[in-house]
Amino acid sequence: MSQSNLQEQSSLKVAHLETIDFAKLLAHEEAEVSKLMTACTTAGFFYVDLQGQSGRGLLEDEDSMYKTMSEFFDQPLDVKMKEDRGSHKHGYKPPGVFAGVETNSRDNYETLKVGWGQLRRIGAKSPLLPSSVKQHPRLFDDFISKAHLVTMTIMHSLSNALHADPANRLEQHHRDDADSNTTLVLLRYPKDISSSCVGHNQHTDIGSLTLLFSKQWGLQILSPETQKWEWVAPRPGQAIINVGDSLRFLSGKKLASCVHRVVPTSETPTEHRYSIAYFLRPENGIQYEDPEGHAISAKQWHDNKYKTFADSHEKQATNSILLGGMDNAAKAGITV
Ligand SMILES: O=C(O)CCC(=O)C(=O)O
Ligand SMILES: [Fe+2]
Repeated sequence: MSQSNLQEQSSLKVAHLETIDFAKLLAHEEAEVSKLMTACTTAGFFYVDLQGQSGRGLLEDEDSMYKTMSEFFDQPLDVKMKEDRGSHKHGYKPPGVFAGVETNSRDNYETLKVGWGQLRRIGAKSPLLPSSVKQHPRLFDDFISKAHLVTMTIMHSLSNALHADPANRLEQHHRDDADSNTTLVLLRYPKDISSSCVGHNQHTDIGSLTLLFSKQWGLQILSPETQKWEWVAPRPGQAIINVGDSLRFLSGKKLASCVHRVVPTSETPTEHRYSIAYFLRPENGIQYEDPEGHAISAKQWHDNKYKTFADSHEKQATNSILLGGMDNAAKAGITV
């Protein structure tokens, strides 16, 4: 990003987002559930405070995960490429595979992915899982189970708030024994290495809920109120949660997903940026209506969206896949 662009970015506002206390949700406190519902029907982006007894373990694991991530990402590219599984659910992806944040740029982040189903059913010995998982089986197992508990607790609270009938509770679309694309993704944005690879392009998330950790700046949301970019401040003891396309579609578009992106900051030339995303996604076989009103399975939406991530900006602008229809929702003033 050019110097003038960086300056323009630094004048943007910091987003005011709700903070939901995970311990209060676990205790089914009604006031907290209604705060959660407000957050999910407006911005679709909020903080979850994990400092209580039930969330603290995840914060400790977060710190261990950053160590494991730097061990892995510090290796030479040819070593990391041995972990490329040609899959969006498992293994390594180098920078540059997807469109970047600036027009005609490619992305500037590398990822290491761990599929939830694979880890749960087969365990660390699965040949699809990266070798880091085999080296730290306990850490990955603990992190994923705790992240799953946090996201499924939110799904439970949202089903209550939506007064879903028993067969249509959100948990029924996220059953443990069904196939899904739920994945843990470890991301590193390398210190600026090339001007053609910049940040993480604007998008909405594919799945149901994203639980996101980062201690560094860079994340921005497109405010549904002002249609301006705002910074999402990293906060100690808290993670970010956002509603993805699938949950929005499953809720009959009552819940809002939110367009977001990652831009370079003044730290980018000298610091790698690390983030950890747990993508809770629905069962592959469920059907919902996409932004154009067509029936589509969750698996097909996932696959179409990943293809779109790789497209040029010009091609991305020709359909509603990248922004999950939220650009139209924003234009029409609809946030719920
Ligand atoms: O790295 C981040 O902070 C956000 C990443 C993100 O939005 C994604 O991977 O979907
Ligand atoms: Fe995202």
